[in-house]
Amino acid sequence: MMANICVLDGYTLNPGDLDWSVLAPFGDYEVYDRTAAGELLTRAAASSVLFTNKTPLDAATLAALPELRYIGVLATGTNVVDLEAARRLGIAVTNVPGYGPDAVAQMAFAHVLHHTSRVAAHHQAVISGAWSAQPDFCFTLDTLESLSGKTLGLVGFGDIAKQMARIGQAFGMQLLVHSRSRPKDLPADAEFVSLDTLFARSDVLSLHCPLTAQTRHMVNETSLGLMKPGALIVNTARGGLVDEPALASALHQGRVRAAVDVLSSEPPAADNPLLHAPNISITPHNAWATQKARQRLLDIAIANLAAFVAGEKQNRVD
Ligand SMILES: NC(=O)C1=CN([C@@H]2O[C@H](COP(=O)(O)OP(=O)(O)OC[C@H]3O[C@@H](n4cnc5c(N)ncnc54)[C@H](O)[C@@H]3O)[C@@H](O)[C@H]2O)C=CC1
Ligand SMILES: O=C(O)C(=O)CO
Repeated sequence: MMANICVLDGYTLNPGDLDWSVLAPFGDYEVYDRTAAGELLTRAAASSVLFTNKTPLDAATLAALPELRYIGVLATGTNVVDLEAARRLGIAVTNVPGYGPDAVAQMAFAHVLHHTSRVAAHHQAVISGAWSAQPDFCFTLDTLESLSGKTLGLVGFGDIAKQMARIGQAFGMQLLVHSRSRPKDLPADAEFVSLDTLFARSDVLSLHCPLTAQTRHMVNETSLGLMKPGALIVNTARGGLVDEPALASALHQGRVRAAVDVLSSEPPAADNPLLHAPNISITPHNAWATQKARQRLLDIAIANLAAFVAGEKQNRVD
């Protein structure tokens, strides 16, 4: 099959250290670093194969692209595509699961340690002269916290949550899990609980489920009200899982702490309330972006397309 292939927003996957020519065996291809809404229909008009990472493909856009047969989402999360509309229009959609759960869980724990071990804050104090001015051989800015014995609550129990569980257990944390249904492979010493119980009992609550109509704003005024004082909410999943004004208000009141790699709109508006809240650490949606994980993502995306061309189904989400 000679496909006319268009990559709408290739830059974040491949800022220059991967090779797009792996698309060549499938047909003519064009790779755009990014595509604005107003440019999309012109660029994709003749394409039968589209790749998107975070460029939205809603029902109206899909209906306006009659040549389109296949959408490859260059990510695990598929919330940028209207899957129902794709199904209706007979457009195949694939995602890329499991390309970098180690990278995402590593970043989630980097955030956890940022709050509990305070490396950056102490480094800053030391280079500002605070250690040299001390009477003792050591000092701490405020209480340091052991992860051992704390409770790690996981929402979802897919690839990333499983890696979180392994790391959490290595730190000596107790595990609570809430997912759509009880996972068959729950570790023997993990407890499967309701969402309310997870919010109420977790010291560190980490979100690892997709953004759907059911999960949108699962962190809200009510669920935040269930949390222990000082509990840490970690979100490396999707910004839309969190009611951001409600979380900002809880942060300003000193009720909880937060660590996020994702926001409801990316890049965020300058007045996003979480950008100006205390007790939060924020990274710019780059938990996935180690070189190794990006290479695996591209490899799996190409294997997905090869399967489609061969008439097989691999990682189909439509
Ligand atoms: N920040 C980043 O760089 C990255 C973010 N992500 C996000 O993380 C999410 C999770 O990734 P993976 O673990 O690889 O996905 P996965 O598909 O392996 O696991 C998702 C889990 O969520 C559960 N789930 C689905 N609906 C639920 C609901 N309503 N309530 C509770 N649990 C529910 C599923 O049963 C499954 O256990 C992705 O959907 C994506 O949005 C993924 C990769 C990188
Ligand atoms: O894989 C994902 O879902 C990501 O968010 C990275 O783009």
